[in-house]
Amino acid sequence: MDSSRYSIASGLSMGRRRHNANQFNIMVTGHSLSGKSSFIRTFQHTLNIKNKKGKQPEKKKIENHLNDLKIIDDENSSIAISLSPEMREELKASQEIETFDFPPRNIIKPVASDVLEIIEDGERINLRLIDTPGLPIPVHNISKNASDFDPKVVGEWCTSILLYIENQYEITLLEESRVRRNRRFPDSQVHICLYLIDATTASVANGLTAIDIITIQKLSERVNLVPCLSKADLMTVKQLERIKKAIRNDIDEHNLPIYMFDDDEDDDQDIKDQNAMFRNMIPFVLVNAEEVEVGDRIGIEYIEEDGKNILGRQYTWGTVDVENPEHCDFCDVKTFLLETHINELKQLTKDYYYESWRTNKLMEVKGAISKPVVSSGLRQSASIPPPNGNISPPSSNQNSPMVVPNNPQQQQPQQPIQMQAQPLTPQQVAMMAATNSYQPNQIDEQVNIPEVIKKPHRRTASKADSIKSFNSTHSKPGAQVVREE
Ligand SMILES: Nc1nc2c(ncn2[C@@H]2O[C@H](COP(=O)(O)OP(=O)(O)OP(=O)(O)O)[C@@H](O)[C@H]2O)c(=O)[nH]1
Repeated sequence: MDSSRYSIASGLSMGRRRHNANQFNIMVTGHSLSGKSSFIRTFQHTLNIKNKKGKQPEKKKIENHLNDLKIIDDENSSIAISLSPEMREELKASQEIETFDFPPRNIIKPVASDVLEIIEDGERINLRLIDTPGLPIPVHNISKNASDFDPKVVGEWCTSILLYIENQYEITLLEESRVRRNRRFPDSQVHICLYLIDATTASVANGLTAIDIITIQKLSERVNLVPCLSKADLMTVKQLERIKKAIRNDIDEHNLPIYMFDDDEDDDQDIKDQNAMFRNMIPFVLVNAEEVEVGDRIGIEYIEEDGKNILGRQYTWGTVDVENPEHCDFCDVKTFLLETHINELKQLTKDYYYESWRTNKLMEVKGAISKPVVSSGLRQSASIPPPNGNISPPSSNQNSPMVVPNNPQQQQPQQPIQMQAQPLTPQQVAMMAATNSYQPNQIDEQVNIPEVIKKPHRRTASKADSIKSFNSTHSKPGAQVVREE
């Protein structure tokens, strides 16, 4: 690739975050028909791929690891319903847990791509790009008022994405609980989720729709999430500026805990500048390359212009060049994903999102032990809306949307198992830790919180402040097109 096409960010100092990048998993999700698959194909075209055909994901061979383990495995994703030997021992094969019905089966599974072996800037990365089904946003209800969207559809969609993410944590937990761990066990956790918002939809809604607010809130509890504005070529510069500002206001107003490119205390000025630049670009503006159908496959065709091959989209009045930083933020997204922030994203996933999930999970199990309740069998994960559940409309400054059942009469069986101590949400634990107000003794009588969560977490401590510090000035005017004279 022409070196001049690298984004500004790639030229900055980035020594701190460049070690041990090996397996990296990117999920692309968001609005239906927002260009998720096109983004993945465009992205792949800009990579230096070593295994052109893609390496097939390893078939899981863990069915017989524990007697109480059920695996639903298909070629794209693995779902582990597991109890570690320790949990199992403590539970003494409790009947309630035998009937543990997680996850629900009637959900769509995200489509995981092959593992790509790539070399980016001298680093070898095993990259998995995970495509997902689109979030159906009804065209007649593109608004901020969440009164009449179909909560069942949104609930199921959210559930399916969260299940994929949490299943990867289950798989990690299972591996960690083995007596002899496989040091080469592939890391399947989702390290980053790009949430694509269709620019036209955002323009009509003047920012995020009610559905976006709910789904971003839910997904951000479990994964680093970065919002992106897709199909930006359909907008004028002024429209883009207006939409970006509106989305940033919505993120601020609803306190959406997205990934904010926070600084470390020991970051040098270059890295702080770079973080500030990325922060000011949120939501990232994307345009994908135009695609052609070749037989039963979809491919990307380069546009020839001035003797150069361009990945882009051609119009009667000019060409949008995907890799031109003046046209869209594609190169900057690629830079932070594969160069500058790869290790930080992996670290946060492991130290914060996985640990928070694991803590909740252990507290659920401990709670079940300390006060077993004979339920009707359905046991719902605290963070996942029921598959046929309803989701309450978002309101300003609420931390998390409430999940309420469709039919109040069904409320009783849908309730999570009662516990002596209500499990804290990851946000609560992290915020308490950050403000040193966390008192392990409050709940440790019943539950042992893993050590890592007790420590103050720098990211969550500054997250809310960072969102508040959004300013409306952007470093770039957004996507512009090249007008041919
Ligand atoms: N104008 C424009 N159209 C795009 C862009 N990216 C994709 N498209 C078109 O949008 C349509 C949907 O693209 P997909 O990549 O299939 O979208 P998707 O989000 O994967 O779709 P679902 O998975 O069905 O939700 C196709 O006709 C693409 O050619 C873009 O950047 N600009």
